[in-house]
This record gives sequence, C-alpha cells and structure tokens, in this order.
Amino acid sequence: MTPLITLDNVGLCYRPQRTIFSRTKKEIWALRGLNLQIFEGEKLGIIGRNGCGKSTLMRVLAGIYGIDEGKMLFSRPNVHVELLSLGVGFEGNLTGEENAILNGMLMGKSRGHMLERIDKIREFSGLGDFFDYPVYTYSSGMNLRLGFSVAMETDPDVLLIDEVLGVGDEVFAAKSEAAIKEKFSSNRTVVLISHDAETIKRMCGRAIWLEKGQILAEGDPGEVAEKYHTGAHQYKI
Ligand SMILES: Nc1ncnc2c1ncn2[C@@H]1O[C@H](COP(=O)(O)OP(=O)(O)OP(=O)(O)O)[C@@H](O)[C@H]1O
Repeated sequence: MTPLITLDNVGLCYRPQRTIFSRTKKEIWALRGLNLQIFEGEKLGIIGRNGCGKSTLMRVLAGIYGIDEGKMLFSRPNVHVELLSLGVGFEGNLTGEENAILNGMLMGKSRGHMLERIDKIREFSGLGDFFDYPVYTYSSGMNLRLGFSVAMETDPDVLLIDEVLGVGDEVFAAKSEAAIKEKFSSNRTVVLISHDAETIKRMCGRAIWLEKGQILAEGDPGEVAEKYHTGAHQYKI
C-alpha cells in the first residue's frame, strides 16, 4: 500500500529568542530523525508525554510549520489537511461566519460551497449571535466550537485532532465526539492526539508512541499504550 503521507528523517528545531536573563542560544529539536508513513483512510493515534513533540508533528502535517531536516511527501497533489486544535486558526477581527468561509476557501472549497453550508455550520456550532461577532470576542471553547463546525463541513482528506475531544462544555463535547465518530467510520484519514490511551484504543487502528521527537513504538494501539505505560517514566522532559 502506498502511504498518503511520508515523513522521511524529519527534523524541526525551535530557536527561542535570547532574553536578558538567558544569554545562551538554545536550540530545541522538537522532532528529529522522524520516520512515519500515514496511509489513506487509516485512523492513527499519537501518544506521548508533555513536550515529546505531538503538537509540533501535527503542525508540520498541517503545513503550518516548515521542517529543518528531511522530507515530507504526499502521494498525490492537493491533499487537504485540517488541524483541529485549541489556539490555532482563526482571524480575530473577522466574524465566525467570515472565518468559516475563509477557512473553507483556504481548504480549496469555493465560496459558493461554503455559503451553501453556512447555516449548517452556524447551527452545529451553537454559537447563536456570536457567529456574527469577531472571533477575538470568543472564549477558547467557543473557538473550538467554530473549528469543529467548520471542519465537519470542509471535509478535509486528512483530519488532525490535537487533544480537543472532550474539551468544551458537556453538550458540545458529546455532539462533537459523535460527529468525529462519524468521520472515523468513513474512509477519511484521521490522526488523533490524546492523553487518554482508552480513547486511542477505542478510536484508532494503529498508534505511535512519540518520545523526544522520535517514534519509540508503533503498531496495535493496545500494545503501544502498554509499552508507553510501562516505559514512559524513565524519560525526563
Ligand atoms: N514556540 C516554541 N518555541 C520554543 N520551543 C517550543 C515551542 N513550542 C514547543 N516547543 C518545544 O518543543 C518540544 C515539543 O513541544 P510540543 O508542543 O510539540 O509537545 P507536545 O508533545 O505537544 O506537548 P503537550 O503534551 O504538553 O502538549 C518541547 O520541548 C517544547 O518545549
């Protein structure tokens, strides 16, 4: 089987600004020597401790961050990848509706396609009048509602979900989990980060354990979760 996405020896380095208190120029390699193949239609779970590189990997896959080493290849052109993550994505001065349309257009959908779906997005989001307010007035949960609702209607080829299941209030969490499950049962490619191994076991067909920007274990989610639980304590941030 040809992978949809191939990461070949990928490295990404953060170079924080020097401050007056810390004069050393520190490089942080969030990903290094990372080799990963993601197959069309698969549900891949990522587990790992805080700071192991999960969110960075998602941002690389989404094309938000460029890489410093290695290669990232897609098996075909125009693969639309959408990242659902707190704190990523919207233009603060535009309204929810404007952001929804813009986001869809950035994903390669036409304005007409998005306008046809805008009522559905508004309704799913449950944002009420806030849908017509600038996004800078939103709480983080409201931001997430908008992100979810847009992603459900832009139909990306690859949906990246960064630790957002179960976030938001109870009603929306249940609604979004149901919508995500529907995507999970379709042939869409989904990559999911969760600190909860049970969620990964329940929803994914394959999992990887990431540690210091590299893959330590890969395969059946139950087995990878087991290795992570028995082995993670020996690593330090
Ligand atoms: N903007 C940044 N500038 C400098 N270093 C960063 C930046 N963002 C992340 N890092 C560093 O890169 C490494 C990977 O961070 P990342 O956020 O990808 O981890 P994570 O696995 O998603 O963590 P968590 O589970 O806590 O969300 C960490 O060492 C972190 O300190």
